[in-house]
Amino acid sequence: MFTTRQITSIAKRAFSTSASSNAAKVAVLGASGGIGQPLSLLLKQSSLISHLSLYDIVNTPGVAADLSHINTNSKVTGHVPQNDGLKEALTGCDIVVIPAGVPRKPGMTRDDLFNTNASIVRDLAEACAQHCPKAHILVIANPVNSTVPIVAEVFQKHSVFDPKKLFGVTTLDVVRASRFVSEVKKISTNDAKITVIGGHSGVTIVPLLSQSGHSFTEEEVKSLTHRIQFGGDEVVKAKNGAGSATLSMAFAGARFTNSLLEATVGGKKGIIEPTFVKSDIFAKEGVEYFATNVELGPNGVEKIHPVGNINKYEQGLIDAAIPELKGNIVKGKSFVSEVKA
Ligand SMILES: NC(=O)c1ccc[n+]([C@@H]2O[C@H](COP(=O)([O-])OP(=O)(O)OC[C@H]3O[C@@H](n4cnc5c(N)ncnc54)[C@H](O)[C@@H]3O)[C@@H](O)[C@H]2O)c1
Ligand SMILES: O=C(O)C[C@H](O)C(=O)O
Repeated sequence: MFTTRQITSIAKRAFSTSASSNAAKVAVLGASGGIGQPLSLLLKQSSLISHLSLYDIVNTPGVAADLSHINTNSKVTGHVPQNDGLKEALTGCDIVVIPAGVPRKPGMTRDDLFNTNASIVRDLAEACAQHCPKAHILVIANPVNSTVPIVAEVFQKHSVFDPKKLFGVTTLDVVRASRFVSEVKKISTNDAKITVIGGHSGVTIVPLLSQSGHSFTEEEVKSLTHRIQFGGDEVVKAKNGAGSATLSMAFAGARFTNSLLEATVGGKKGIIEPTFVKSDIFAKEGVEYFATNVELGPNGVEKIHPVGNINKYEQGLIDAAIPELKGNIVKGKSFVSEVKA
Protein backbone atom coordinates (compact mmCIF):
# COMPACT_ATOMS: atom_id res chain seq x y z
CA MET A 1 0.00 0.00 0.00
CA PHE A 2 1.17 3.54 -0.79
CA THR A 3 0.91 6.35 1.77
CA THR A 4 -0.84 9.60 0.72
CA ARG A 5 2.55 11.30 0.58
CA GLN A 6 3.90 8.60 -1.77
CA ILE A 7 0.86 8.87 -4.05
CA THR A 8 1.23 12.66 -4.20
CA SER A 9 4.90 12.35 -5.00
CA ILE A 10 4.28 9.77 -7.78
CA ALA A 11 1.52 11.97 -9.26
CA LYS A 12 3.80 15.03 -9.16
CA ARG A 13 6.58 13.14 -10.96
CA ALA A 14 4.23 11.81 -13.62
CA PHE A 15 2.90 15.32 -14.18
CA SER A 16 6.28 16.94 -14.40
CA THR A 17 7.77 14.46 -16.87
CA SER A 18 4.93 14.37 -19.37
CA ALA A 19 5.22 17.05 -22.03
CA SER A 20 2.14 19.24 -22.33
CA SER A 21 0.02 18.36 -25.36
CA ASN A 22 -0.86 22.06 -25.63
CA ALA A 23 2.64 23.10 -26.48
CA ALA A 24 4.29 24.73 -29.45
CA LYS A 25 7.36 24.43 -31.63
CA VAL A 26 9.25 27.71 -31.29
CA ALA A 27 12.26 28.68 -33.40
CA VAL A 28 14.85 31.31 -32.50
CA LEU A 29 16.74 32.58 -35.56
CA GLY A 30 20.04 34.13 -34.50
CA ALA A 31 20.08 31.82 -31.47
CA SER A 32 23.85 31.93 -30.89
CA GLY A 33 23.96 35.71 -30.49
CA GLY A 34 23.95 38.12 -27.59
CA ILE A 35 20.14 38.09 -27.42
CA GLY A 36 19.61 34.64 -28.91
CA GLN A 37 21.38 32.68 -26.15
CA PRO A 38 19.76 34.20 -23.05
CA LEU A 39 16.40 34.34 -24.86
CA SER A 40 16.67 30.62 -25.64
CA LEU A 41 17.60 29.93 -22.01
CA LEU A 42 14.50 31.79 -20.80
CA LEU A 43 12.28 30.01 -23.35
CA LYS A 44 13.66 26.62 -22.26
CA GLN A 45 11.79 27.24 -19.01
CA SER A 46 8.38 27.40 -20.69
CA SER A 47 6.05 24.45 -20.29
CA LEU A 48 4.14 25.74 -23.33
CA ILE A 49 7.05 24.90 -25.64
CA SER A 50 7.46 21.30 -26.76
CA HIS A 51 10.31 21.92 -29.20
CA LEU A 52 12.83 24.75 -29.09
CA SER A 53 14.50 24.96 -32.46
CA LEU A 54 17.69 27.02 -32.57
CA TYR A 55 19.07 28.36 -35.84
CA ASP A 56 22.10 30.54 -36.52
CA ILE A 57 24.85 30.65 -39.13
CA VAL A 58 27.29 29.42 -36.44
CA ASN A 59 27.50 27.66 -33.05
CA THR A 60 23.93 26.41 -32.59
CA PRO A 61 24.92 22.75 -32.12
CA GLY A 62 26.84 23.77 -28.99
CA VAL A 63 24.15 26.11 -27.68
CA ALA A 64 21.48 23.46 -28.26
CA ALA A 65 23.53 20.67 -26.62
CA ASP A 66 24.08 22.87 -23.58
CA LEU A 67 20.42 23.89 -23.21
CA SER A 68 19.19 20.36 -23.89
CA HIS A 69 20.55 19.20 -20.52
CA ILE A 70 18.14 21.46 -18.62
CA ASN A 71 15.42 19.26 -17.14
CA THR A 72 12.36 20.92 -18.55
CA ASN A 73 10.21 18.99 -21.02
CA SER A 74 10.97 20.73 -24.29
CA LYS A 75 13.20 19.10 -26.89
CA VAL A 76 16.04 21.37 -28.11
CA THR A 77 17.58 21.09 -31.56
CA GLY A 78 20.39 23.14 -33.12
CA HIS A 79 20.58 23.98 -36.83
CA VAL A 80 23.09 25.67 -39.12
CA PRO A 81 22.69 26.47 -42.84
CA GLN A 82 24.34 23.19 -43.98
CA ASN A 83 22.11 20.18 -44.81
CA ASP A 84 18.91 22.20 -45.21
CA GLY A 85 19.26 23.36 -41.59
CA LEU A 86 16.97 26.36 -41.93
CA LYS A 87 14.19 24.30 -43.48
CA GLU A 88 14.53 21.73 -40.71
CA ALA A 89 14.55 24.44 -38.03
CA LEU A 90 11.36 26.03 -39.36
CA THR A 91 9.20 23.14 -40.52
CA GLY A 92 6.22 22.73 -38.17
CA CYS A 93 6.94 25.94 -36.23
CA ASP A 94 4.13 27.79 -34.46
CA ILE A 95 6.25 30.77 -33.44
CA VAL A 96 9.48 32.13 -34.95
CA VAL A 97 11.47 34.75 -33.03
CA ILE A 98 14.06 36.68 -35.06
CA PRO A 99 16.95 38.36 -33.23
CA ALA A 100 19.36 37.63 -36.16
CA GLY A 101 21.32 40.62 -37.34
CA VAL A 102 24.07 43.03 -36.34
CA PRO A 103 23.74 45.35 -33.31
CA ARG A 104 24.68 49.05 -33.11
CA LYS A 105 28.01 50.54 -32.14
CA PRO A 106 28.30 53.97 -30.47
CA GLY A 107 27.40 56.80 -32.84
CA MET A 108 25.09 54.65 -34.99
CA THR A 109 21.32 54.93 -35.32
CA ARG A 110 19.17 51.83 -35.69
CA ASP A 111 18.55 52.88 -39.28
CA ASP A 112 22.31 52.58 -39.91
CA LEU A 113 21.81 48.81 -39.46
CA PHE A 114 19.40 48.67 -42.39
CA ASN A 115 22.03 47.86 -45.04
CA THR A 116 23.11 44.70 -43.25
CA ASN A 117 19.98 43.58 -41.45
CA ALA A 118 17.37 44.17 -44.16
CA SER A 119 18.70 41.35 -46.32
CA ILE A 120 19.23 39.02 -43.33
CA VAL A 121 15.60 39.50 -42.26
CA ARG A 122 14.30 39.31 -45.83
CA ASP A 123 16.06 35.98 -46.44
CA LEU A 124 14.87 34.51 -43.14
CA ALA A 125 11.33 35.71 -43.91
CA GLU A 126 11.53 33.99 -47.31
CA ALA A 127 12.38 30.75 -45.55
CA CYS A 128 9.52 31.22 -43.04
CA ALA A 129 7.04 31.92 -45.85
CA GLN A 130 8.10 28.67 -47.50
CA HIS A 131 8.48 26.33 -44.53
CA CYS A 132 6.13 27.67 -41.81
CA PRO A 133 3.74 30.11 -43.52
CA LYS A 134 1.21 29.93 -40.67
CA ALA A 135 3.68 30.68 -37.88
CA HIS A 136 3.57 33.82 -35.76
CA ILE A 137 6.66 35.89 -36.60
CA LEU A 138 8.23 38.01 -33.83
CA VAL A 139 10.79 40.48 -35.17
CA ILE A 140 13.51 41.73 -32.82
CA ALA A 141 16.19 42.57 -35.42
CA ASN A 142 16.65 46.31 -35.96
CA PRO A 143 15.56 48.62 -37.37
CA VAL A 144 12.21 47.14 -36.25
CA ASN A 145 10.27 50.00 -37.92
CA SER A 146 11.60 48.71 -41.27
CA THR A 147 12.22 45.00 -40.68
CA VAL A 148 8.55 44.34 -39.81
CA PRO A 149 7.33 45.77 -43.17
CA ILE A 150 10.07 43.71 -44.87
CA VAL A 151 8.65 40.49 -43.41
CA ALA A 152 5.11 41.55 -44.40
CA GLU A 153 6.16 42.24 -47.99
CA VAL A 154 7.93 38.90 -48.31
CA PHE A 155 4.89 37.04 -46.95
CA GLN A 156 2.65 39.02 -49.31
CA LYS A 157 4.86 38.04 -52.23
CA HIS A 158 4.22 34.41 -51.29
CA SER A 159 0.48 35.12 -50.75
CA VAL A 160 0.69 33.91 -47.13
CA PHE A 161 0.59 37.21 -45.21
CA ASP A 162 -1.64 37.22 -42.14
CA PRO A 163 -1.33 40.62 -40.40
CA LYS A 164 -2.59 39.06 -37.16
CA LYS A 165 0.57 36.97 -36.96
CA LEU A 166 3.33 39.51 -37.48
CA PHE A 167 4.75 41.41 -34.48
CA GLY A 168 7.56 43.89 -34.02
CA VAL A 169 8.85 43.29 -30.50
CA THR A 170 8.74 46.68 -28.72
CA THR A 171 8.41 45.16 -25.25
CA LEU A 172 11.82 46.48 -24.16
CA ASP A 173 10.54 50.06 -24.38
CA VAL A 174 7.73 49.20 -21.97
CA VAL A 175 10.06 47.26 -19.67
CA ARG A 176 12.44 50.24 -19.56
CA ALA A 177 9.61 52.73 -19.05
CA SER A 178 8.33 50.74 -16.10
CA ARG A 179 11.76 50.52 -14.50
CA PHE A 180 12.67 54.20 -15.06
CA VAL A 181 9.34 55.44 -13.69
CA SER A 182 9.65 53.14 -10.68
CA GLU A 183 13.05 54.70 -9.94
CA VAL A 184 11.78 58.28 -10.20
CA LYS A 185 8.56 57.72 -8.25
CA LYS A 186 10.19 55.30 -5.80
CA ILE A 187 7.48 52.70 -6.36
CA SER A 188 7.41 49.02 -7.24
CA THR A 189 7.68 48.20 -10.95
CA ASN A 190 4.37 46.35 -10.48
CA ASP A 191 2.78 49.75 -9.90
CA ALA A 192 4.55 51.38 -12.84
CA LYS A 193 2.64 50.22 -15.90
CA ILE A 194 3.49 52.58 -18.72
CA THR A 195 1.93 52.48 -22.17
CA VAL A 196 4.46 53.11 -24.93
CA ILE A 197 3.24 53.49 -28.49
CA GLY A 198 4.61 54.30 -31.96
CA GLY A 199 7.71 52.51 -33.19
CA HIS A 200 11.08 51.38 -31.90
CA SER A 201 13.67 54.11 -32.48
CA GLY A 202 14.33 57.48 -30.88
CA VAL A 203 11.46 59.90 -31.41
CA THR A 204 9.18 57.16 -32.78
CA ILE A 205 9.06 55.72 -29.23
CA VAL A 206 6.17 57.56 -27.55
CA PRO A 207 5.58 56.99 -23.82
CA LEU A 208 2.15 57.98 -22.55
CA LEU A 209 3.00 58.93 -18.99
CA SER A 210 -0.34 60.70 -18.54
CA GLN A 211 -2.09 57.31 -18.69
CA SER A 212 0.02 55.81 -15.89
CA GLY A 213 -2.11 56.99 -12.98
CA HIS A 214 0.91 58.82 -11.50
CA SER A 215 1.60 62.54 -11.54
CA PHE A 216 4.86 63.97 -12.78
CA THR A 217 6.41 67.42 -12.85
CA GLU A 218 7.07 68.92 -16.29
CA GLU A 219 10.76 68.30 -15.72
CA GLU A 220 10.14 64.63 -14.86
CA VAL A 221 7.98 64.15 -17.96
CA LYS A 222 10.68 65.58 -20.22
CA SER A 223 13.57 63.65 -18.72
CA LEU A 224 11.64 60.36 -18.45
CA THR A 225 10.39 60.68 -22.02
CA HIS A 226 13.92 61.30 -23.27
CA ARG A 227 15.32 58.40 -21.26
CA ILE A 228 12.64 55.99 -22.53
CA GLN A 229 13.15 57.13 -26.15
CA PHE A 230 16.93 56.86 -25.98
CA GLY A 231 17.40 54.08 -23.40
CA GLY A 232 18.98 51.89 -26.08
CA ASP A 233 21.75 54.47 -26.55
CA GLU A 234 22.65 54.25 -22.83
CA VAL A 235 23.44 50.56 -23.23
CA VAL A 236 25.24 50.99 -26.57
CA LYS A 237 27.44 53.68 -24.99
CA ALA A 238 28.14 51.64 -21.84
CA LYS A 239 29.04 48.54 -23.90
CA ASN A 240 31.48 50.74 -25.79
CA GLY A 241 31.56 48.93 -29.11
CA ALA A 242 30.62 45.47 -27.79
CA GLY A 243 27.00 45.68 -28.95
CA SER A 244 23.64 46.80 -27.61
CA ALA A 245 21.07 45.55 -25.11
CA THR A 246 21.07 41.76 -24.98
CA LEU A 247 20.04 40.62 -21.49
CA SER A 248 17.20 43.10 -20.99
CA MET A 249 16.11 42.35 -24.57
CA ALA A 250 16.13 38.62 -23.89
CA PHE A 251 13.93 39.30 -20.84
CA ALA A 252 11.57 41.45 -22.93
CA GLY A 253 11.56 38.98 -25.84
CA ALA A 254 10.76 36.09 -23.52
CA ARG A 255 7.97 38.12 -21.91
CA PHE A 256 6.36 38.75 -25.29
CA THR A 257 6.84 35.17 -26.52
CA ASN A 258 5.42 33.77 -23.28
CA SER A 259 2.40 36.08 -23.53
CA LEU A 260 1.76 34.90 -27.08
CA LEU A 261 2.15 31.26 -26.02
CA GLU A 262 -0.36 31.78 -23.22
CA ALA A 263 -2.85 33.40 -25.61
CA THR A 264 -2.40 30.76 -28.34
CA VAL A 265 -1.60 27.26 -27.06
CA GLY A 266 -2.39 28.22 -23.45
CA GLY A 267 -5.90 29.44 -24.34
CA LYS A 268 -5.75 32.38 -21.89
CA LYS A 269 -7.94 35.40 -22.56
CA GLY A 270 -7.32 39.11 -22.02
CA ILE A 271 -3.54 39.11 -22.46
CA ILE A 272 -2.37 42.54 -23.54
CA GLU A 273 1.10 43.44 -24.77
CA PRO A 274 2.38 46.47 -26.64
CA THR A 275 3.62 45.53 -30.11
CA PHE A 276 4.32 47.03 -33.54
CA VAL A 277 1.69 45.58 -35.88
CA LYS A 278 -0.22 46.39 -39.05
CA SER A 279 -2.69 48.92 -37.76
CA ASP A 280 -5.32 51.33 -39.07
CA ILE A 281 -4.76 53.87 -36.31
CA PHE A 282 -2.59 56.24 -38.38
CA ALA A 283 -3.29 54.71 -41.80
CA LYS A 284 -4.80 58.02 -42.97
CA GLU A 285 -1.43 59.66 -42.25
CA GLY A 286 0.25 56.96 -44.37
CA VAL A 287 1.56 54.95 -41.39
CA GLU A 288 0.63 51.31 -41.94
CA TYR A 289 2.36 49.85 -38.87
CA PHE A 290 2.07 51.26 -35.37
CA ALA A 291 2.61 49.98 -31.85
CA THR A 292 -0.16 50.25 -29.28
CA ASN A 293 -1.41 47.86 -26.65
CA VAL A 294 -2.68 44.75 -28.42
CA GLU A 295 -4.88 42.03 -26.98
CA LEU A 296 -3.51 38.64 -28.00
CA GLY A 297 -5.74 35.68 -28.81
CA PRO A 298 -5.61 32.20 -30.33
CA ASN A 299 -4.88 33.61 -33.80
CA GLY A 300 -2.43 36.31 -32.72
CA VAL A 301 -3.75 39.88 -32.80
CA GLU A 302 -7.23 39.79 -31.25
CA LYS A 303 -7.82 43.50 -30.74
CA ILE A 304 -5.71 46.58 -31.41
CA HIS A 305 -6.30 49.09 -28.66
CA PRO A 306 -6.64 52.75 -29.61
CA VAL A 307 -4.20 55.39 -28.39
CA GLY A 308 -6.68 56.60 -25.77
CA ASN A 309 -6.69 59.95 -23.98
CA ILE A 310 -3.48 61.91 -24.34
CA ASN A 311 -2.32 65.41 -23.47
CA LYS A 312 -0.86 68.15 -25.69
CA TYR A 313 2.73 67.15 -24.98
CA GLU A 314 2.05 63.56 -26.01
CA GLN A 315 0.21 64.73 -29.13
CA GLY A 316 3.40 66.64 -29.99
CA LEU A 317 5.43 63.45 -29.54
CA ILE A 318 3.12 61.57 -31.90
CA ASP A 319 3.31 64.39 -34.46
CA ALA A 320 7.10 64.14 -34.35
CA ALA A 321 7.04 60.35 -34.63
CA ILE A 322 4.74 60.08 -37.65
CA PRO A 323 7.04 61.37 -40.45
CA GLU A 324 10.02 59.30 -39.27
CA LEU A 325 7.91 56.19 -38.85
CA LYS A 326 6.41 56.67 -42.28
CA GLY A 327 9.88 56.95 -43.86
CA ASN A 328 11.14 53.85 -42.04
CA ILE A 329 8.14 51.81 -43.18
CA VAL A 330 8.38 52.93 -46.80
CA LYS A 331 12.10 52.11 -46.76
CA GLY A 332 11.38 48.54 -45.63
CA LYS A 333 8.58 48.02 -48.12
CA SER A 334 10.59 49.41 -51.05
CA PHE A 335 13.55 47.20 -50.19
CA VAL A 336 11.45 44.13 -51.00
CA SER A 337 9.44 45.59 -53.88
CA GLU A 338 12.55 46.92 -55.66
CA VAL A 339 14.07 43.43 -55.62
CA LYS A 340 10.70 42.03 -56.75
CA ALA A 341 10.61 44.26 -59.85
N1 LIG B 1 13.72 45.07 -30.75
C1 LIG B 1 14.52 45.47 -29.79
O1 LIG B 1 14.05 46.07 -28.81
C2 LIG B 1 15.98 45.15 -29.82
C3 LIG B 1 16.73 45.22 -28.63
C4 LIG B 1 18.08 44.89 -28.67
C5 LIG B 1 18.67 44.51 -29.88
N2 LIG B 1 17.92 44.45 -31.01
C6 LIG B 1 18.48 44.02 -32.29
O2 LIG B 1 18.63 42.61 -32.30
C7 LIG B 1 19.64 42.23 -33.23
C8 LIG B 1 20.60 41.22 -32.61
O3 LIG B 1 21.31 41.78 -31.56
P1 LIG B 1 22.42 40.91 -30.76
O4 LIG B 1 22.95 41.79 -29.72
O5 LIG B 1 21.86 39.58 -30.40
O6 LIG B 1 23.52 40.72 -31.91
P2 LIG B 1 24.65 39.57 -31.99
O7 LIG B 1 25.61 40.00 -33.04
O8 LIG B 1 25.17 39.28 -30.63
O9 LIG B 1 23.84 38.31 -32.47
C9 LIG B 1 23.25 38.24 -33.72
C10 LIG B 1 23.28 36.80 -34.17
O10 LIG B 1 22.66 36.74 -35.46
C11 LIG B 1 23.36 35.76 -36.21
N3 LIG B 1 23.10 35.91 -37.63
C12 LIG B 1 23.64 36.78 -38.52
N4 LIG B 1 23.15 36.56 -39.74
C13 LIG B 1 22.29 35.53 -39.63
C14 LIG B 1 21.48 34.83 -40.56
N5 LIG B 1 21.44 35.14 -41.85
N6 LIG B 1 20.72 33.81 -40.11
C15 LIG B 1 20.73 33.48 -38.79
N7 LIG B 1 21.49 34.11 -37.87
C16 LIG B 1 22.26 35.12 -38.30
C17 LIG B 1 24.82 35.96 -35.82
O11 LIG B 1 25.62 34.82 -36.16
C18 LIG B 1 24.70 36.21 -34.34
O12 LIG B 1 24.82 35.02 -33.60
C19 LIG B 1 20.30 43.53 -33.65
O13 LIG B 1 19.80 43.93 -34.90
C20 LIG B 1 19.88 44.52 -32.58
O14 LIG B 1 19.88 45.85 -33.03
C21 LIG B 1 16.59 44.76 -30.99
O1 LIG C 1 19.55 50.36 -29.06
C1 LIG C 1 19.68 49.41 -29.83
O2 LIG C 1 20.27 49.50 -30.90
C2 LIG C 1 19.13 48.07 -29.43
C3 LIG C 1 17.69 48.09 -29.08
O3 LIG C 1 16.89 48.56 -30.10
C4 LIG C 1 17.41 48.80 -27.77
O4 LIG C 1 16.42 49.52 -27.68
O5 LIG C 1 18.15 48.57 -26.81
